Amino acid sequence: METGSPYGRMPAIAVVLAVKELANAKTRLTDAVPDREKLVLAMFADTVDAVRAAGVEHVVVVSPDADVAAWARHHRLIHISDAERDSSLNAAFALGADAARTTDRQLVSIVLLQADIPAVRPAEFAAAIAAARPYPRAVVADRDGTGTTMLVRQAHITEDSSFGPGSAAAHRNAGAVDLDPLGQNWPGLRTDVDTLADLAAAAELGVGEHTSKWIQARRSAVARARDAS
Ligand SMILES: Nc1nc2c(ncn2[C@@H]2O[C@H](COP(=O)(O)OP(=O)(O)OP(=O)(O)O)[C@@H](O)[C@H]2O)c(=O)[nH]1
Ligand SMILES: C=C(OP(=O)(O)O)C(=O)O
Repeated sequence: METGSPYGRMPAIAVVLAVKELANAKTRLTDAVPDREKLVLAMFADTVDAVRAAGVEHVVVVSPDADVAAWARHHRLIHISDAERDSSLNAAFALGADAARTTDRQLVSIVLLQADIPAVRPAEFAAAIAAARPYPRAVVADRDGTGTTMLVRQAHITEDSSFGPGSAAAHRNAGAVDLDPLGQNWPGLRTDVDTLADLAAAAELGVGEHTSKWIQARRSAVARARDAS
């Protein structure tokens, strides 16, 4: 059957991503790069593109931001706003997971995925999903091993996630199996971008087309910022 993805379809999976109001996002990059908001949107777009290229049908985006919402609607994603709430990343993920359960009662797994992993490859994502399949909860840590880029849980699990500082250990303590404890696999999936060094690491791996265009257009400004840091 033609599925449009070499990885087949992932009908029983929903992926939830959360993005802050763009004006408040990636504040650690404020002095380091121009057009930070466009970078956040580009990294989000590349992350979504990889997930969809891996065959995921249900993508839920939780964001209070109008530009993120417009992008999500244009690409036929499910969009939920957490604008009027006392929000946090974990609350946003809980909201998105609820929406995913409502959308498809047959869901097997819900994937909470960071929206700032522009070097993730569809093949890495698909391999991590396959590796997670035997477990009720599974985690992929970020490249320094302390944070989480992906938490996969069986769809009926509704407990709060523990994203934030030290989240990889917190998710392991909550029963998630670490899918890559030595950090040997899936470098793109593990490289979330919060700093200029992260952006350089992602660029080295090869980022998706949106982030690549952003970098091309601002190459000299980014290089100057790197030299100054
Ligand atoms: N929808 C939503 N997304 C959030 C919220 N808090 C954080 N996020 C998103 O979750 C991811 C990680 O967030 P943080 O590490 O707290 O912040 P950041 O914007 O990445 O970076 P800094 O401002 O430099 O801390 C980013 O994709 C954020 O946009 C929230 O309250 N609501
Ligand atoms: C929220 C997290 O990461 P960061 O702050 O690096 O985006 C996390 O790793 O749980």
